[in-house]
Amino acid sequence: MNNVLLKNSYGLFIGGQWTEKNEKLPVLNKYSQEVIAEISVAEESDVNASVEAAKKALNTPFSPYERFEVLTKASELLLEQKETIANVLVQEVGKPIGESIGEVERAALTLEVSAEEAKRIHGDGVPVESAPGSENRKAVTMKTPVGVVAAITPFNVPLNLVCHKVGPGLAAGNSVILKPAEETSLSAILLAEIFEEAGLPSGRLNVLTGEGSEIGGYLTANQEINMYTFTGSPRVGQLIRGSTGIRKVALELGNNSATIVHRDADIAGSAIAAAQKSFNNAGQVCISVQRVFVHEDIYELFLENMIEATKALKVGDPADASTNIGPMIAEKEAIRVENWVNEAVSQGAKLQAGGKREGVFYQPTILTNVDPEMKVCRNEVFGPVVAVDTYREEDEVIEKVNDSEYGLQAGLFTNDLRFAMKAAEKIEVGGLIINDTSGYRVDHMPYGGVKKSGTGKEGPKYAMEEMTEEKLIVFQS
Ligand SMILES: NC(=O)c1ccc[n+]([C@@H]2O[C@H](COP(=O)([O-])OP(=O)(O)OC[C@H]3O[C@@H](n4cnc5c(N)ncnc54)[C@H](O)[C@@H]3O)[C@@H](O)[C@H]2O)c1
Ligand SMILES: O=C[C@H](O)CS(=O)(=O)O
Repeated sequence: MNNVLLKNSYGLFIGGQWTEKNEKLPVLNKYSQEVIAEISVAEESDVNASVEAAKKALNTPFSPYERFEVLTKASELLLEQKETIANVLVQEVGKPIGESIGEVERAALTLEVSAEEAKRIHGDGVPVESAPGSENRKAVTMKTPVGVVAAITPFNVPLNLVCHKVGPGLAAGNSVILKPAEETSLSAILLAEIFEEAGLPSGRLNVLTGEGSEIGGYLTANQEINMYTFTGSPRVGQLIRGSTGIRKVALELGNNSATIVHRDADIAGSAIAAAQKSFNNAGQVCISVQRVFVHEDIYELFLENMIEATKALKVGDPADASTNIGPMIAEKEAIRVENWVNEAVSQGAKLQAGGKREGVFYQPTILTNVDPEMKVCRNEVFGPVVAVDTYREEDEVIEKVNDSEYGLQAGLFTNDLRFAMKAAEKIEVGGLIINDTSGYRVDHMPYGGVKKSGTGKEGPKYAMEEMTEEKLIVFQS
C-alpha cells in the first residue's frame, strides 16, 4: 500500500483559518507504533475563538439548498479521495484496509443523506382553531437551528462518526465545533480540508484537536454553546451530562451487545455472522457482538461453527488486504482485555479460541462456561472477545439479554415470528435486529440506545430532530 502524503503537523481549524500551535500531540501508526504526524493542542482561548467564529457564521445566511450543495460536494470529494483517506484510517486506527474503505464509503453516504435531509426540514400545521375560543387563530411550527453545536467523537470509527455529527449539524443550519479523538484526529482534519474545498462558509465547521479531558472541560464551560453531541464512553458521557446544565445533550455511549441464536436459526450462517461481528475492528465497535446466547438444542454445533470461523480469521498488518483483525488502539487496552480474559478463566470460564496477546494485538477470543458477573460479560469489553452461553426458555434468554446496564442494539436469529414479536416488545434496546447480529447498522436508520447506552438518536434525519428547535408561531386575525 502506498503511504499517504500526510503533512508532518496539522493546525486547528478556526473561522476558516488553519492555526499551528507550539504544543503538539503525536498520532501513531497503530501497527508500527511510528509517529505519522503531529496535531496541535488547543488551549482555552482557541475554544473561545472557535465559539465566536461559529456564532459569527450563523449571521450569514446559509440556505437549505446551499447546505445541500456543500454537503453533496463534500460527499463526492470524499469518494474521490477514498483510497487516500482509507489509508489514513489504516494507519491511525489500525483498521484493516477493506474495513477502512468501507468506512469512507459509509461516511460519504452519511454526508449524501445529510445533504438530502437539508431540503426536507419542515414544521407542521397545528390546528389551534379547534380549541374553543381560538376560532380566529392559526398556527404552524418552524424548525430552527439550535445554533452552535459541539461535537465530540471517539477513536474507533473516526471518519463516519464525525460525519454523523457534522453532516446533520450543518444540514440543520448550525455551526459545528468538532473535537475528534486524540488518537485518530487525522481523518477528521482531512474531512475539514474537504469541506473547505467544497465551499463551506468560514466558521460553520471548526476543528479543535488535543486532549479530550482538557478541551472537553473548556467546551462544556462555554455557555455560548447551545448543544453537545457526544459519542464515546459512558464515563465521559456522564461527565458531559453533569456539566452542561439545561443545554441540549445527545449521548451515543457503550454497550455489551447480546445476540440470541434460537433453536430454529441457520446455524452455520449465524455462527459466521457472529464471528465477523465479534471481531471486526478488533472488537472496538459499540455494537460488537459480546454476549451470545444459543439455544441448548443447537449449542454444540453452533459453537463448532463459530470456532472454525474464528480460527480462519487472520490477525496482522491492517494494510494487508488479507488481514481481518488489526492491532487494538493501544497496548494498554490489549493488556486490559488480556487481564479480563485471564480473570474470567481463573473464575471458571473456558477458552475455546484465542486468549493470547502479542504487544498491541489480541487474538480473537471465544469464552464459554461464563457467568454474568464476569467482567467480560458485565462490562463493555471493547476488544475481540465474545462470551457464548446457553438457554432453554424464551423468557429466560430475554431476561439474560436485559441483565445489562446497557441497551444499544441486540440481535436475534429466529424465523419464529411469535418469538420475534415477543423479543421486540420485551428486549430493552434502541434497536433489535432479527436474523442478524447486534452489529448491523446502515447510516440512515435511527440509531441510539436506552439505559446507560445513551440518549438521543443518530442517522441524519433523526440527529437533525435533535439539532433543531421546534418553534411555534400562532397567528390571530
Ligand atoms: N453508541 C455509539 O454510537 C458509539 C459509537 C462508537 C463508540 N462508542 C463508545 O465509545 C467508547 C470508546 O471510544 P473512546 O475510547 O474514544 O471514548 P472516550 O469517551 O474515551 O473518548 C471519546 C471522546 O471524548 C473526548 N473526551 C475525553 N475526556 C473528555 C472529557 N472529560 N470531556 C469531554 N470530552 C472528553 C475524547 O478526547 C474523545 O474525543 C466505547 O465505550 C464505545 O462503546 C459508542
Ligand atoms: O462503534 C459504534 C459504531 O456506531 C458502529 S458503526 O461503525 O457505525 O456501524
